[in-house]
Amino acid sequence: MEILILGAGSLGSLIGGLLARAHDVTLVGRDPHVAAVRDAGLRITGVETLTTHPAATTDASGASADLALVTVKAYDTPGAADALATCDVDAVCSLQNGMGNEERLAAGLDVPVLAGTTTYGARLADPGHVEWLGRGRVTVGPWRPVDAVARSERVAAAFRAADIDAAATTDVRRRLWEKLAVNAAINPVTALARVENGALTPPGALAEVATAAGTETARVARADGVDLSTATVHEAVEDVVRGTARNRSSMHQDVAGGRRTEVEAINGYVVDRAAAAGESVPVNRTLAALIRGWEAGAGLR
Ligand SMILES: NC(=O)C1=CN([C@@H]2O[C@H](COP(=O)(O)OP(=O)(O)OC[C@H]3O[C@@H](n4cnc5c(N)ncnc54)[C@H](O)[C@@H]3O)[C@@H](O)[C@H]2O)C=CC1
Ligand SMILES: CC(C)(CO)C(=O)C(=O)O
Repeated sequence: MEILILGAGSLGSLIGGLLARAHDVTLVGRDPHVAAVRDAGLRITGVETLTTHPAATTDASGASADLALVTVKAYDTPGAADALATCDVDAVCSLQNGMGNEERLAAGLDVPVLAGTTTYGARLADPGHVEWLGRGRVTVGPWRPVDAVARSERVAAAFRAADIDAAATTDVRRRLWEKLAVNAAINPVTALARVENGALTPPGALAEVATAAGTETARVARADGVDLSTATVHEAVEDVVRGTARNRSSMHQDVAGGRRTEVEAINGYVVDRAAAAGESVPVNRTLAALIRGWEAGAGLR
């Protein structure tokens, strides 16, 4: 299969580098990382140590592929959609966190759109070198009924052919909302408190704030027509807090690094959907305001 990775940063480089074991992969990213990969290949360390040799470019225009995986930060999805509009791809699949990415891709492209979640962990350590922080799973499904379940099966099979644990699902929206609830609960609380994920282990005030944000998100999901129980969200948050206890969430890493966060696609999305549904989400509203205030103070918005 010919696969384009649109956004070869941390996650895209890891997934693309692993997929290159079984497929024709082209990383689309930025220099100096792209130049380093072109020069010496992509070095993967951590869970496994290997070097693979995907193609790499800073310009996707005119590229053709069976599948494009979108792995840019949520705020860069419009630019990624514009770049993909110049390409000839048979399907697009987002592996991003946050919500709204699939809508933006579907609005800008006339190809089937798949949605994916992943619990793989990655960090771009140096140009040409990505750290594989944690083995996980990829779940993919059709974003709209027209996007065809069979295609999701083919994409999941392509991941498995490269020894990536992957499965197709028909309820990807519920899975996206469940991941959103986990991110809405963990990311802003750990970023603002500057703590590792494990600091949200109950009992404690931080755990209570995270739980409240997750509870609100589950309620908004149900108002959006998604069958997501509060108990399921609480269990998912506790599982992730336990399983990634020593990790810093991506939002914590962004704040610590002085970088823009994905708050608009996470807590901001919950606030927006709540307003549309007439639901009150004071904890998500407060967390979003605090992160936005930090971004504004840092000159990032
Ligand atoms: N890093 C991780 O372990 C995980 C990340 N995610 C999600 O995956 C997404 C990506 O996250 P990361 O890889 O950590 O971010 P990142 O910032 O490391 O990588 C994104 C890359 O895309 C590039 N980019 C942006 N627009 C582009 C364009 N138009 N053309 C080419 N390159 C472009 C950026 O320069 C950057 O290098 C986010 O939504 C994140 O929440 C989800 C699970 C795990
Ligand atoms: C699941 C979690 C919270 C793990 O850190 C994550 O996805 C992130 O950091 O964005």
